[in-house]
Amino acid sequence: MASLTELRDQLDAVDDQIVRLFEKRMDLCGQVGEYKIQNGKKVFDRNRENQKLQDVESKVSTEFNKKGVHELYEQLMSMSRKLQYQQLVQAGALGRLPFISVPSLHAGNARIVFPGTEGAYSQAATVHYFGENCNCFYVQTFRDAMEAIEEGAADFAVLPIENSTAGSVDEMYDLLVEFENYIVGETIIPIEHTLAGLADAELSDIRKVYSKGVALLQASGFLNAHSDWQQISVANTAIAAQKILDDQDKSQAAVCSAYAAKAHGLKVLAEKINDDPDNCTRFIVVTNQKIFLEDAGKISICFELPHTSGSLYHLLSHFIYNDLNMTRIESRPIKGRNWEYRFFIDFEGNLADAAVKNAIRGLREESRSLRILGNY
Ligand SMILES: C=C(O[C@@H]1C=C(C(=O)O)C=C[C@H]1O)C(=O)O
Repeated sequence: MASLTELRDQLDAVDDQIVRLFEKRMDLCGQVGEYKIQNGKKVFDRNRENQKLQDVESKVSTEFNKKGVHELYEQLMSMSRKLQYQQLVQAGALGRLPFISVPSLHAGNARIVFPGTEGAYSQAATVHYFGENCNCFYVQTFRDAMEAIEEGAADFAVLPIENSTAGSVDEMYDLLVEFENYIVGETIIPIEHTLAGLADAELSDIRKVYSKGVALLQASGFLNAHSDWQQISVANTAIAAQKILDDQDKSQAAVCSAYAAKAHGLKVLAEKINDDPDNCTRFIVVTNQKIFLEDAGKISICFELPHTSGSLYHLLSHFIYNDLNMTRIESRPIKGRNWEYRFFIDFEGNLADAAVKNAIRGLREESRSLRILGNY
């Protein structure tokens, strides 16, 4: 039997040939890329790739090697596509960017909408982002706020997208797909809940607690210690505070901010009742124009994937190849198509960067229904 050194020498000789052939293959793919640019042909040719996979599989003997050569060729062809997307970007053959870059949001006279009512955390986020004197108003639901933007009743909406304890706000992801609105900013604010009741109520009077579902969850440690309290979910923490004031029933309390309690003349029965003292929520600023700030550094996109093994893995490779740092991935079921998902990805970059254009070009061709949700 040959020694390890001898075997490795033979491997080195085979690898030399593979590497040389790899370079030759990439060079040919580059020439195909030039041809495609000249003739306006798409980079990704799914039929040709499927034929190629069948062909190479038919040329090896064992099942193990069939799988291996399949995977190898998937990678090789994905690399050659990336080379061609790069060529397209370099040749300026990408078409016009559908987003316009702006130096500022011109928010001075803007009308800003937030969901909830006076004292909602969304209002705190609005003031945090646009300043104390901004011209803002509220509507009841997230959908109402998205509609106000789409119809032009407001210029910007401030909406919660993610909480550090409760995770994603699923409804917002679905609304971002449904509406033609775009994210242009984000802001994070601390979320500190209190238990608030009528001015003459005591903790011992409380029987029913109202709040938004996630706020009840965030204060579950405190609330569950009072197992006789009924927990009731309403649209918003500030709406819960409003209800306590309206009902004038001293056995009722709301989980809401100290600001909302004050705004509705309620008494704080317990402070800082959230389980996590660092509880905070990320809010997005949404508008109906396809704009992005010149210095924007984060991009949100979503796309659907064919229901085949490895499809997400292949799409994510566009981030790796273009040296783009992915910061978040989320998936939501696609309505009416059981067990199929839409993926939401946040990554660092600006729509004007070549690497970003490159990645988006590849993602657009290889996924379904790619949408750029915003650069902010
Ligand atoms: C090289 C080409 O571009 C792409 C890459 C392929 C490959 O690497 O073999 C095949 C089809 C295309 O998706 C081509 O069209 O031939």
